[in-house]
Amino acid sequence: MTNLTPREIVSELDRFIIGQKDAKRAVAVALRNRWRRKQLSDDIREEVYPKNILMIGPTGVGKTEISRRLAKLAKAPFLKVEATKFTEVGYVGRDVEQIIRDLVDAAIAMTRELMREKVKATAHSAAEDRVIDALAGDNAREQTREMFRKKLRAGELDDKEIELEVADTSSPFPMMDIPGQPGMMGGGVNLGDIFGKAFGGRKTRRRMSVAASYQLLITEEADKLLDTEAVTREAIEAVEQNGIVFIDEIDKVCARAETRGADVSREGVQRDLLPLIEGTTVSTKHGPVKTDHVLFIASGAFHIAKPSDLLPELQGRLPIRVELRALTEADFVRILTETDNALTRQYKALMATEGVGIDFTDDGIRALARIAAEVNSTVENIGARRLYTVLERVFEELSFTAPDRDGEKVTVDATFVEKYLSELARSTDLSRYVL
Ligand SMILES: Nc1ncnc2c1ncn2[C@@H]1O[C@H](COP(=O)(O)OP(=O)(O)OP(=O)(O)O)[C@@H](O)[C@H]1O
Repeated sequence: MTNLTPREIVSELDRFIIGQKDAKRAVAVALRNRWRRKQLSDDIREEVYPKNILMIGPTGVGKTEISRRLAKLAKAPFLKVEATKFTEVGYVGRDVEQIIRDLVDAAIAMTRELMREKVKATAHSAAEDRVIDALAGDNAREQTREMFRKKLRAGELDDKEIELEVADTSSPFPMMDIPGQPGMMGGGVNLGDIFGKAFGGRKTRRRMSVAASYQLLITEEADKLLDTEAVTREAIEAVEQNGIVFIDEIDKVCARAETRGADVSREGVQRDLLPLIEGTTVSTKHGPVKTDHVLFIASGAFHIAKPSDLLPELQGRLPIRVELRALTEADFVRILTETDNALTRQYKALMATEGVGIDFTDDGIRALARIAAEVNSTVENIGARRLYTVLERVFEELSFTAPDRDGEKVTVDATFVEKYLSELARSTDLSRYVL
């Protein structure tokens, strides 16, 4: 749980997402409200439900990114699903509950990772002992072990090969659904889990370098220290109190189309989603999970259907509406230069691993942004995702030849960009396929 103020949350989001102020403010308030709720006395706390959010805006403008970054900031379990998934053939109403089961799985992975960090120091020394056992043998004298320990810590033995007995994580048992078992649907039961535990887990011997063995052993030792039940308990608590579910393409289940064949009616999907959003208890293989305080962020372009076409009950459950605007050429320039994870930074870092220095000039960046905006307007507007295809194309040749160009400096200016892109961008037909 973060105690950042809304202003601080927005400024954290600003590091990764350009513009979209309203959406950032809305999610920042939603997160702060959770903190506020935590401060309340028990009786009133249970009464305060999250105000879910409806994000309206074209594709690729930051809807998912804002939600994902928010979850990361809050260390909250996060899951993204497409509402249309539930209209596919073979889906039945109850399947929406799978959303919560998947969220629990995500939370368990996240919680385990966080708790692993806490037991890392202890796990580290246990892992070190196992490596020394492998190097020196079980019956080695203490002096010999200390000698190995010193060398090990100095990194002198990193490349040495050792053979270790480690847990076998590959399961010979298939995932099986137990028919008629509530709460197991789609989740399946891993027989390996059951038998693995019953028989104390299978072991396998593997050869690897000392350096490579470390991470594996630390994870294994940390897992031994982690109490599975405590992890599950904390994970479920995290889902119930902090979980965030992002439901994309909610507008696509708006049109009140009739059921055809095995296709579930779209309105049906809304009806199925409703209890989850209103608050229900979902049974999972880890136990029951209440969804009352999970934050739902629904999103859609709403080009054809309007939010008022959603079921009234659903509209009521998504009281906060925010619009995200289409991105412009000027936004692209900022996305390429100002964000912490800017693509220009990524390519620079990637090429640096090959010893190739990359320098982006201002006119180079402007050319990239202009071409991305042009292709978006002529072919299809896919928002900032266009920058990925454009940059990949510009760097294609360099990416391939970089290993032979160690020590070179490359300046990405307007001429460089034009050389690889101008012809493509001018031909709508071509760019339809390549960009
Ligand atoms: N405003 C923005 N600032 C920086 N990067 C952005 C912005 N909008 C989108 N991006 C980048 O573009 C990619 C796609 O964005 P995102 O997944 O948020 O799209 P979306 O709006 O959720 O669309 P969809 O509804 O189709 O999923 C992400 O990698 C994201 O980093």
